[in-house]
Amino acid sequence: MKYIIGIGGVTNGGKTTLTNRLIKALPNCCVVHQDDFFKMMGFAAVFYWSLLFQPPDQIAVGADGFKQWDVITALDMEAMVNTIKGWIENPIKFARSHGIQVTPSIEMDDAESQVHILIVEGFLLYNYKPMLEFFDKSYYIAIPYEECKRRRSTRQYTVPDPPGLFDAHVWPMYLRHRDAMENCGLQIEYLNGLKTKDEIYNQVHEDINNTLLNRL
Ligand SMILES: Nc1ncnc2c1ncn2[C@@H]1O[C@H](COP(=O)(O)OP(=O)(O)O)[C@@H](O)[C@H]1O
Ligand SMILES: O=C(O)c1ccc[n+]([C@@H]2O[C@H](COP(=O)([O-])O)[C@@H](O)[C@H]2O)c1
Repeated sequence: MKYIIGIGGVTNGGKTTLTNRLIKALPNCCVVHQDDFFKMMGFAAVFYWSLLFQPPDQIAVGADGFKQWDVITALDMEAMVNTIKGWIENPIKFARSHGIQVTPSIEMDDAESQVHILIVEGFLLYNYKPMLEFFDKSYYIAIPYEECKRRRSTRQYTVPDPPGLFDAHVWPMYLRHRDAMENCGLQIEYLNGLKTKDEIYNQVHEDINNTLLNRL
């Protein structure tokens, strides 16, 4: 059985934190991070360039003067969808090529008779129609403006935030995408990102376990 879990939510809501704990606890669990699909230049260019400067990107500059990172066109969503399709085609091969341990008994068995889990994690998961059909379960972590701004101010991205980016671009785009997402037709389970890391993890882990038990 294949099971795909979306962990969406606001920037710095705790998506990666939750995902990293789930990967360790769930069997045969792979992950796709949306952040890996920002439109950057080719690998070699990035490597040589980043020795001296910030990595080059292909992100458009908006009328507000800021690079528009928090829009769906900043991401290579086609490549992201193809990565998910690659996992669906052959989760064992995908796991091996991403350095995920698959237990020996599972390697010998038919993939369909085993549980294989894919977590797809990102801040714009439910705003790209071709991806919606993949999710068996869709979580969304939210935190209020003040807490989000506080956490973001300490975060180091490969490209650091210029002053003012959060209020001019990041938060307004979050509100816009969240509105659009609410009409996307998916049944989304909202998680309160102000709860402790343990509380959020326990809630989601128990929920996934119950669902998987019901499906087997
Ligand atoms: N439940 C939580 N309570 C307090 N801080 C948290 C919580 N979850 C994550 N954090 C912190 O918030 C920051 C962003 O977390 P991260 O998981 O990277 O967010 P995201 O992947 O959603 O951007 C990190 O410093 C992390 O330790
Ligand atoms: O990962 C990067 O290279 C990167 C470069 C520039 C900006 N980002 C920010 O990454 C944010 C989404 O990632 P996250 O983990 O905070 O949900 C989004 O708000 C972007 O503004 C990310």
